[in-house]
Amino acid sequence: MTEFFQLPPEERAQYLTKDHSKQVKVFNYYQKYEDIGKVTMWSETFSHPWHPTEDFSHLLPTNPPQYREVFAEYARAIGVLFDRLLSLISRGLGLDKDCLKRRIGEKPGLNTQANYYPACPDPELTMGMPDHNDLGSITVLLQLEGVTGLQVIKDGKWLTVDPVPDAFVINLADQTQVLSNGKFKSVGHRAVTNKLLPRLSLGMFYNPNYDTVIGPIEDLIDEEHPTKYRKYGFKEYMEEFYRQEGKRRRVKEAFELQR
Ligand SMILES: O=C(O)CCC(=O)C(=O)O
Ligand SMILES: [Fe+2]
Repeated sequence: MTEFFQLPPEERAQYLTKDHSKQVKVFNYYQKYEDIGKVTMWSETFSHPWHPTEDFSHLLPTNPPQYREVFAEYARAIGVLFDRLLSLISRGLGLDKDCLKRRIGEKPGLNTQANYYPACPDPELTMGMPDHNDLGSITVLLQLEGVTGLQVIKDGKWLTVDPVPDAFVINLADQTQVLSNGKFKSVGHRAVTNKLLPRLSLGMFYNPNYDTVIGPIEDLIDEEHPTKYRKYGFKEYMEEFYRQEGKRRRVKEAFELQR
């Protein structure tokens, strides 16, 4: 991935688009975000599916020449890791080990996003990626070693998550919060820019498909834990996501039940 972002910009420009529906795409967080102050986005993102390989691998770059092969191997290994993580999280909720995977459903939306943040002479004026929550189930994030940038918010404070060699960061995302009826929290996070070094991160996402209905798992609901979210189709969730474009999104909040 590092080599992909070292290619001349003209080479990557063939993938540049603002069309969300493209499978393989390069884009920038070019939008002005209203509520994070006077900062400019400072990143370039390359995104495409990671499974099932045969559906999209012919669209992936042929430069760097080893890209398709190396990516396919990585995706296979991360697929195994996702299965393990989803079953551990299910068991952590006191559920059957297949429960979360089953609820996220058939034909999940499996996408990857590589984020490249060039070194920035004045990091105060820029943001790599604005404050957000991932919207799927969980995210497996790999950070380039030796360059900090990722921060998570806890009790209103930003905490830096330094890269640990040979380790992934696992983000709990919105659908896990809803399915767990709020027992597990989706993490708010952002990426800041670095004055001296370019940074790269690679996220692998595991989302429901548009037809899947999501809502708190019935076994987690009782008198003491009344249902916190209404049921929705994931398509509706994504429509709400796009509706909130350009500001700090609060997507799952739109599906909270008032009491
Ligand atoms: O660059 C990072 O560490 C954050 C990336 C991220 O949050 C994302 O791709 O959703
Ligand atoms: Fe994220």
